[in-house]
Amino acid sequence: MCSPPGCGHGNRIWSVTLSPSQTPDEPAAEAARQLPPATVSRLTLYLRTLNALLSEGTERVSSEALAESAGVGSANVRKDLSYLGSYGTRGVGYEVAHLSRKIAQALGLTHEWRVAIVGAGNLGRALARYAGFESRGFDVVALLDADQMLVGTEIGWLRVTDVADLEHTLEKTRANMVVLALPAAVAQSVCDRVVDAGIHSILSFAPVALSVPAFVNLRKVDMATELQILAYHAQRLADPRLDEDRPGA
Ligand SMILES: NC(=O)c1ccc[n+]([C@@H]2O[C@H](COP(=O)([O-])OP(=O)(O)OC[C@H]3O[C@@H](n4cnc5c(N)ncnc54)[C@H](O)[C@@H]3O)[C@@H](O)[C@H]2O)c1
Repeated sequence: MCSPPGCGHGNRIWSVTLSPSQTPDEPAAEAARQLPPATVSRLTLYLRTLNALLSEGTERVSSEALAESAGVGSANVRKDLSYLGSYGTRGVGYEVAHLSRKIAQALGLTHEWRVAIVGAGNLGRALARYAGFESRGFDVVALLDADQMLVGTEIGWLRVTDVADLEHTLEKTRANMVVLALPAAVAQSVCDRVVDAGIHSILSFAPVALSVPAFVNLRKVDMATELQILAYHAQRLADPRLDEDRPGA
């Protein structure tokens, strides 16, 4: 079982969404629904810093110190935090514990996130063994696969369950997030079952465009695309003449 604060990263999924079971009992939580995506990303950075400060016993932090540790401008910090209704005190800064709680709440991290990984191949197994999710508020509760050679085997502290029992497993483990670590060819059909089972937060590694209803938050991780973007920038750094050849450059 995981404890709340930590940070996670963050299309629509990382605009902050409260789970249906969560009561938006504070104005900050309601306001957080409207956060710009860039703010959501930066909040995760602030939270990481704040948690480090908390563990050191630091009680207050200035917007400048927060900005420096997160690698952003201090004006950004003040603007981002004002969305949460936090306006530090001039000369005193922000109270670390309070701000950490507010950000965790805005990011939905005070909610218990229970993650099921579908696909226990190379990627799914590596993710299931990764110990860093729990400290960031994500509890991996199930690992599923279709391969009967894998079903029943233990990976880390999880036993692989049969994807034929997907709906039952999701219900039994009270999973509320699903990671798809599946071949592209089966990803959509499994994704449909996950959605029909009531899961509204899905992270997909499958190299295929998935369609989901508007109320579902779907986030795709595509490392190959990221590498291609990196290669593009590396090429331009290595040869500035490429930019000179560009029309209008
Ligand atoms: N986005 C990224 O950065 C990134 C990086 C690596 C891999 N991938 C993608 O992630 C996916 C998994 O990669 P991998 O290396 O783990 O592949 P893999 O072949 O090792 O594992 C895939 C697993 O899915 C299982 N599977 C197949 N059909 C299934 C179904 N209907 N239900 C449940 N399980 C099923 C297989 O039995 C297998 O264990 C692939 O689509 C791959 O292209 C993405």
